Amino acid sequence: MAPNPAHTALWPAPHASGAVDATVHVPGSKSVTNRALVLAALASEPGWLRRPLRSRDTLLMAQALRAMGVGIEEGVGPDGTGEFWRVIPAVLHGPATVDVGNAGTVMRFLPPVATLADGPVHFDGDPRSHERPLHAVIDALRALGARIDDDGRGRLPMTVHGGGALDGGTVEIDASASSQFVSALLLSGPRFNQGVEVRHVGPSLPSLPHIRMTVDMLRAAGVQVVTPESGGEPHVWRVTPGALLGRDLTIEPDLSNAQPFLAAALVTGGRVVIPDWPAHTTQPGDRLREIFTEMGGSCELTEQGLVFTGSGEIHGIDVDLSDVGELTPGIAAVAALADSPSTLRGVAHLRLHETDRLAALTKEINELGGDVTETADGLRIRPRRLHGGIFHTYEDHRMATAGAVIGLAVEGVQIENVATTAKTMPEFPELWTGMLEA
Ligand SMILES: O=C(O)C1=C[C@@H](OP(=O)(O)O)[C@@H](O)[C@H](O)C1
Ligand SMILES: C=C(OP(=O)(O)O)C(=O)O
Repeated sequence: MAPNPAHTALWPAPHASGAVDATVHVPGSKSVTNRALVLAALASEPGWLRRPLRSRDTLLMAQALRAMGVGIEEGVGPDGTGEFWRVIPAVLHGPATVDVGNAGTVMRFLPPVATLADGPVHFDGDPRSHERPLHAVIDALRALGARIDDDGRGRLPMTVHGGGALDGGTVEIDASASSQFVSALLLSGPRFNQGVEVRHVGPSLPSLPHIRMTVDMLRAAGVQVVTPESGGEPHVWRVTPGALLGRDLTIEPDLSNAQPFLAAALVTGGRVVIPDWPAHTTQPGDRLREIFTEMGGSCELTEQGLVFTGSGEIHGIDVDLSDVGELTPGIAAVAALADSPSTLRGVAHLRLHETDRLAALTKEINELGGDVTETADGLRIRPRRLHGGIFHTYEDHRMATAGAVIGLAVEGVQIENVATTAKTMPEFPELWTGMLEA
């Protein structure tokens, strides 16, 4: 097959001629938008998502829910309230086909929803989706009463033969490969006849803030959830069966997608303001305030938003990123430009993300002259003088934004397939050049 020309196109990453000074309006959170869509689709009354993220991952989620019968109307609200989606729940049905693309949230969150549909729901996606683990969700759903045909490896493609309802109950899973396995079962749990109790039995559990996000959003929809933090047993989450309320929810900006812009302030010794940064959030990107401060910046939450200022110095860091793994590519990019070495730990599961991110970051930074080594659970980065060259992105949006950060400081970096940022931030190239021209 001929390569897709968009995938081999090269984008000259802009080099910063001085300190950036810009306000960047970051689009809505992928993780919040896709949870909100699922919860609204399962609710007993219509709901609203305001300022939803419109990107490949969220449009695939909306398209899949529509295929199972859910109504999703799009519109623009009055003055300044931005776009909205009105979600009208329906009795879910097959036959339906779900294209998951390479969206972990779609491939993990929707099979439990499909068990509630009446009829077969077929799941498939990008070649990489065939490699990303799904076995824990498939095995759990089978244990809870579902009928699923897969290829025997516990991966896509597969068909969920929805029976219109699922027994539910207690299930043990190993979620060490992805927190999304837990979130997936909890999100549909209130609609299972007996609810669900998920008992994680694996050696580690990444991305805990994302599980808290799931729990918070379930509670906001009126669902009772017992968690390890709220009097439950360690590593056990219990969701009581019951109706979900329709909500009117304004989606927060995606703080993980704010990362490259904050990094730009750090790398150029400039200043970037991100409006609407939430004062309280479960988004892992909020940890950037602390991590990028340790790496040399400073920040303040003001009425204008988060004001992040670089000092002109960039320091290395030794940090456990297991809670916030999706921040790793952007932190690695900054670390490669720092004045001292860094060790990024706790992120072995990144080998199962959009691409093997540990291998990809090591190879691409080293090809620009860097000195990165993979460890069992992360990266060791010793800064060196970098030079220009092609930064390959492996259809990973966060590789593309990480390459752009390096390009600010290193002349002649070309990003392959910058369009891959459409997974979560289609407007990235325009926002990036806009930031530099401000
Ligand atoms: O639930 C979510 O919205 C996510 C959970 C995390 O997945 P893993 O636990 O697989 O890292 C994160 O990396 C991903 O970007 C989004
Ligand atoms: C890991 C990520 O995505 P996904 O939701 O596809 O797992 C990510 O966005 O960094």
